[in-house]
Amino acid sequence: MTYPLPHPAQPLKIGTRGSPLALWQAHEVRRCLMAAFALPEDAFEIVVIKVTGDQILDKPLKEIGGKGLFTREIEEALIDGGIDIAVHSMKDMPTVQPDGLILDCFLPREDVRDGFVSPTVASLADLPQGAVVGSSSLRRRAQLALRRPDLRLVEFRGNVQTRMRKLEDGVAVATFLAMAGLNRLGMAHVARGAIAPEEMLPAVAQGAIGVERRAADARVEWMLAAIHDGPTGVRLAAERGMLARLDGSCETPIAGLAVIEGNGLWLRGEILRPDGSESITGERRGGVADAAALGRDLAEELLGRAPAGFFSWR
Ligand SMILES: NCc1[nH]cc(CCC(=O)O)c1CC(=O)O
Repeated sequence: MTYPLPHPAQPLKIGTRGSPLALWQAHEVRRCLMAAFALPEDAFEIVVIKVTGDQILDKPLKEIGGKGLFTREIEEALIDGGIDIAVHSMKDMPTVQPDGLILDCFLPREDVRDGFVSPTVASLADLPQGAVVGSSSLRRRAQLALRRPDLRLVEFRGNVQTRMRKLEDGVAVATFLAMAGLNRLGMAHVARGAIAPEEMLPAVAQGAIGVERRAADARVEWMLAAIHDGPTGVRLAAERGMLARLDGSCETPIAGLAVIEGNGLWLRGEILRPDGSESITGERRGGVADAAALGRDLAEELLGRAPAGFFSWR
């Protein structure tokens, strides 16, 4: 089955947030579709949508609350037909989509690791006793507090430029940013180095771009199938299968990473108390065909090993 392709008079509308990274990702999806279907740039229109999470910058995310802080308005536009596809950082996506929407197209995954960013300190291990570190990520804060209880953590929000300025102003001596975002923006040099997953297990789906569509739009389904990366899909199925069973949200300190080894899948997971006083880790190996089940299975194990009261968010 083939369908009429978009053209300049009737462009395919690509919805995105307005941050530099989000815009880069939307342009990347356009580049992939242009290449797959030999289409000109103006067969696509990039539509920037304002989202709640980007408009409130003075509060920690967990205080603004609610799932889908960075996605709600974009998904509404997709349902209403104001846009035809929506581009997301998969790390920020809930495991369940609204009725009528499907999220099953992923571009090849970037570097999954966190980057260590500091104007003065060479690496995580070189942070002096009691150093002030900035992060607004509950996961990174909990992982740091666990390994380095001496460090002082301060909230750090905003885009890369804002965070770099805060470091220069001495608000903190170091912070963490996903290598994926830095690489995409050509800013890898601001990181002193990437942190091995053994030292800081990344967020579920870190480094992956997803494209969401209307379930009823068969033409878009057909077009997105041409740019979907299978291995990334399998890895995310395992990680997000775990996340779904853990009832995770962006308020939850959960880490997870699946890698493909030969024709198998290796999944690692970690759940933490938000104050970093305890962490439970586990791993599973299995076939790529049962990726989501592997994730759910690991989640069951972690849940079973968590003492009463571990889940402060429940
Ligand atoms: N929560 C914000 C967010 N969502 C995705 C990325 C980075 C890019 C990615 O992981 O794909 C970031 C910023 C960061 O953690 O440094």
